[in-house]
Amino acid sequence: MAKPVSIEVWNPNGKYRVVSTKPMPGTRWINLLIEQDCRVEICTQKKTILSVEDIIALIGDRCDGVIGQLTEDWGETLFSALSRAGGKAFSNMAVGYNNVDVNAANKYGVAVGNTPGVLTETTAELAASLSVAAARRIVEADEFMRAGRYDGWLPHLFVGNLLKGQTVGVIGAGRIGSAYARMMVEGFKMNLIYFDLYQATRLEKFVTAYGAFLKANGEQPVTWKRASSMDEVLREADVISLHPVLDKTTYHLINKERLATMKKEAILVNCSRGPVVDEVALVAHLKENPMFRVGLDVFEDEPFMKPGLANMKNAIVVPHIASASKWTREGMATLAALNVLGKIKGYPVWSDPNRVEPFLNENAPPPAASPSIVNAKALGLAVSKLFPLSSLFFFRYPAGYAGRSMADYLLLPEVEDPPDAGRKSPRIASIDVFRGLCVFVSSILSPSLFTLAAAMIFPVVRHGSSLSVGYIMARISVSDFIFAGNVLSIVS
Ligand SMILES: NC(=O)c1ccc[n+]([C@@H]2O[C@H](COP(=O)([O-])OP(=O)(O)OC[C@H]3O[C@@H](n4cnc5c(N)ncnc54)[C@H](O)[C@@H]3O)[C@@H](O)[C@H]2O)c1
Ligand SMILES: O=C(O)[C@H](O)CO
Repeated sequence: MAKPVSIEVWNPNGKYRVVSTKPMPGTRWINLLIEQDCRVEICTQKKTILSVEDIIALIGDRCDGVIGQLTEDWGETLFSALSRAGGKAFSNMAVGYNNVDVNAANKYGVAVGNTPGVLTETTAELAASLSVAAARRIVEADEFMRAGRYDGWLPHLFVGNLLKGQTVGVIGAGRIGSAYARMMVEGFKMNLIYFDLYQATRLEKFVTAYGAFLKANGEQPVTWKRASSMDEVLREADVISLHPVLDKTTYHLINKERLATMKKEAILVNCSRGPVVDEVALVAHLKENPMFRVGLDVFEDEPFMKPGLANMKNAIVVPHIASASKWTREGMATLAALNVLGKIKGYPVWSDPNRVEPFLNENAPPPAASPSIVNAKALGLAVSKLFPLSSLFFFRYPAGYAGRSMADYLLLPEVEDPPDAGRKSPRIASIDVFRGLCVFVSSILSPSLFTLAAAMIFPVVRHGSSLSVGYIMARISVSDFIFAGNVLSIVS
């Protein structure tokens, strides 16, 4: 019999019992659950990593859903315990879910949620920080200063690497890898080489456009290359950042042999998962190559480091804090709670886990959907087919060349647009009337007539009445095919 664990209870008379294995940042997630008749129980045990037994005790005899952490081992034992207690929903408060046995969850019909998108920029920022800190030896210099060893400026004191003009290598150019690449390319004018199983088209377009912008301003343009193998990235890049998921294919992706192919003065950053790097081999490599540097946020045997790593001057180590910004952590808590709530309430699964902004708007109720359920397909869960109206306002398109969608005109900042696609002089060279017509037709067929009205009216409002309907249609981007896709999926 597992020993009891200490808990804090909110809304004791709530109909649905939701357990969180940790206190999580913010209160919005608690309020959202309470408003929907949930009794929320938060484990307050003073123990960083809960054991399987602790969690079984938390689940108890009746539990509708659990919000868990990446430090916990969610396998057969916990999913069967949750299922016995009547629970059908679990969410990690993390985007990575390598701690979850999804097959076991499938076996017990438990939906598994994760929290993509909300930590993309925050995590990329830490990877960028580690890259710069390693290149400019910031941590070593800080220690030197605090030790009272600074006795005057010297030509050779803490000389590091200039990033400008060097090559940044990204392995795993998904959400975070692409955001990191953009930061390094735009911020430090580095050239990009990346390896991913899929083409990062949007990223490529970004670098192309930025290169053109630099060239037009008389500067050396940046370039990009999609490598055909990971080894090509390792051989060519000066700074390499790892951003793949952790699975069988990425375990010990960086090993002794691969380290040996990297430049002697290269920088390696890991903000993905510890086991992506063979840490024993890494320590040996750091010892043999004092000019090789690493920035690590994650470790193979977290929370422990392999022997010798802590003593290496050429390693910067931080305790898995890449997603640790207030906005992100509160957003992760919200998404995790809404994943669980959505399943309990029988809501569909959100159609695009890369576009979770509508769930994070504190001034509006979240859509009635689970933001991201990784085994939705395996469980045959319904996916929200129609864009709820609110999503239109948040929906961003990879536009910038063929034009922008009305959603861009309405609310969205120019965060991810190619730098040469300013609002005042949009490039509409690649006008595609057929695509525009698709949107037109889908808008008419769609119950959301608002789409059409907004597409017609708002650009005019923003840009003056001289715009013709044809011009507006042309400016609606290729991604608006999604609308047509929606209509087709409804009809079929
Ligand atoms: N350190 C942290 O605090 C922190 C924070 C957020 C995410 N993460 C980790 O980062 C990972 C990536 O997050 P994301 O949101 O960018 O996910 P993502 O799914 O958008 O990106 C992962 C990318 O890795 C690629 N990939 C998969 N296998 C590969 C392989 N064998 N070789 C090369 N590329 C491969 C995928 O194609 C995908 O593009 C998460 O799974 C998580 O483990 C860590
Ligand atoms: O996978 C994740 O979300 C991170 O590791 C949390 O910081």
